[in-house]
Amino acid sequence: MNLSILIIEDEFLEAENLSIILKNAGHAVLGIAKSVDQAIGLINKSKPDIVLVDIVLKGDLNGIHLAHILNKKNIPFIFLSANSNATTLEQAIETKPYGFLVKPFREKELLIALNVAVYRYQKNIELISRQQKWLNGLLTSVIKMPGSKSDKILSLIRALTSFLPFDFIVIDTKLADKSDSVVYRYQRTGFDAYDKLDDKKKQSDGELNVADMNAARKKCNGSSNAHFLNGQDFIDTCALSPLLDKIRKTKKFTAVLWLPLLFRWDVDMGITFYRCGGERYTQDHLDLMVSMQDLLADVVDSIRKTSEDDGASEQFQPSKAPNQLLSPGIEGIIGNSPKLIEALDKVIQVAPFDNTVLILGETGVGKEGIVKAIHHLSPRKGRPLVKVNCAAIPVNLVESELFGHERGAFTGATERRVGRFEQANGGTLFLDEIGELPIEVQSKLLRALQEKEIERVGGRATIKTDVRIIAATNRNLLKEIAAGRFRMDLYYRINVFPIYLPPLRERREDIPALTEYFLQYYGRNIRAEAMSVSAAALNQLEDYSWPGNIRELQHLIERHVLQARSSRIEAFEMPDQMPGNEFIPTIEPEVKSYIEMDREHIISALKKANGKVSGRGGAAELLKLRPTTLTSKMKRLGITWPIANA
Ligand SMILES: Nc1ncnc2c1ncn2[C@@H]1O[C@H](COP(=O)(O)OP(=O)(O)OP(=O)(O)O)[C@@H](O)[C@H]1O
Repeated sequence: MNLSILIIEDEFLEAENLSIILKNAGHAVLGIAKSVDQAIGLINKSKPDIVLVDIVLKGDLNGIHLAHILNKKNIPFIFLSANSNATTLEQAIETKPYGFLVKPFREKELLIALNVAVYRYQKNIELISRQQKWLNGLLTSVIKMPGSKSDKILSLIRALTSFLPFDFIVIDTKLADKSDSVVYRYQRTGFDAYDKLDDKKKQSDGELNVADMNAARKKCNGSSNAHFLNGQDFIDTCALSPLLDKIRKTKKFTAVLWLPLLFRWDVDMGITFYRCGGERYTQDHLDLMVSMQDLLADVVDSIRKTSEDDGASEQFQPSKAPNQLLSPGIEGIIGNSPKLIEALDKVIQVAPFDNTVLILGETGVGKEGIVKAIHHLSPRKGRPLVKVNCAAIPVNLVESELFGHERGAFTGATERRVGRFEQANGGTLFLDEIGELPIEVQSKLLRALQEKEIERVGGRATIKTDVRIIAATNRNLLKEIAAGRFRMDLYYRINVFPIYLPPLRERREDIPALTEYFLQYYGRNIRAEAMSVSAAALNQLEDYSWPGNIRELQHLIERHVLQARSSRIEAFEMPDQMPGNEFIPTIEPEVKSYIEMDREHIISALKKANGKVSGRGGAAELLKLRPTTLTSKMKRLGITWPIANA
């Protein structure tokens, strides 16, 4: 694919070098800008397919400022950086770059990063457009649905929840200070549970009442344009008004997204979304909501016109067993912690579409349950869900397991065998423990994902496949890449939509509900009686670190139900606390691993050059770097002689 690329780099030689590499690879270089101002000028002349941005630039504005502008213009970018300052890197990651290269990088790495960034960008655009269509359908059905005001509001809130994270939502059916202005406020209290805040009641969490909330909201939403504020920006804006500041602190709000709605010029309406921690609002969230502005205005107007339902419940709460989730397909996933809810929201967002999903998390956190939920909530639910445990298949058989083999393909292949890809045709293929897949098979898997076709081992014919891939791993794949055990291009192909499931020790709020669930389950199945636990026993469970996560909790309860002398467990026999099998999620701190990779790359060049930095055959020559650049880089990365010679 030939791309039009813009380079933002203030080091002349580095920029020229990049330009030559890109042109040699068949890409068009639209220009080289040394500053953010120059970059904006060039972007306004012609829109590039992708921008390579150095983070540190001469002048007041740096690459991170430019990244925010590129996000608004919907132009993908890759950061190039030699700067390992933690704060800068954190800010850079928050702009959601499509790639990150730490200088010096190899030509091949640059070209792969470009390829992957464009692929991810296209997939993102596809997902957003599918989500728009889907949301459009949901909102249209809210307008058409019969029922009360509360039913309509619940349906609207449910539809929005799947696409935009929020902990608190305010729907204004009239913004102007008119007497019949009606405002609906709901606090999200669970995956599918919302509490309505009553206009007449004082709030239980302080002296804040609805009038306070209204006054503050008007200040916060001052602008008539849709916008969002996260983190420090949100704190700074709230600090301008003592009331706003108090509300932010009392309600623990961390971000806001405001969407004004205009309807036939005479009614001003709006929706405000608030977050209390968790994921931040992004330009993608705002773009999606803005694209729905007109339709949302129709929905809110239809709510305004629907008659009030007297005595309607103030809570939208699933009526099943406590903490049992209502959504079909998600049943059986127990818990109400914000971190689990965030993961489940992602499931709902991605399930209906064919996107590849990567599920990350320690062993026993419930990754397989998430895979099943995605499959059952997708249009492929009537088709097979085929699981391959990449860690459990002997290395020499993985290829034939995945792609099948022809008769006589190898010793022992006495029959033709259909592989998992073909078995999953029309359905979902779950590649569990993908981090364990032998590197030789990874390139074949990559091809199968890219071309959507496979070849059986020993066969010549290519076979078209139609499978949705969901992969899971409890390994840190970036570490695997750094160690040369996992292909970077495959990682980016599967890491299009990551879902991170946090370990149980980070969502201890879920322990009572999980305990109750397993007690009921094993009580019924093993002893045919209802089981319970004492408060002290529950405390034991809440205090433990759970290195084996939910699986470990499940097994512990099963064992105690089996051994219990009565229907009440007074105390658990707990395992000794062991250091956890710490899993570093591979979604956010990618940069650190790039730095690690970079470090290893330099060390391996130094080893190859027998520790020689400059001159013929030296590491600088191998890395195509100036010796002075290499030495300063080594200093920054903390590479010293003994390590280099190790
Ligand atoms: N939220 C939950 N509610 C109820 N049961 C759960 C939940 N999460 C996990 N479990 C149970 O815990 C056990 C382990 O879950 P699962 O096999 O999905 O974990 P995993 O992350 O895929 O582990 P591994 O990486 O070892 O394959 C299963 O029996 C599953 O039913």
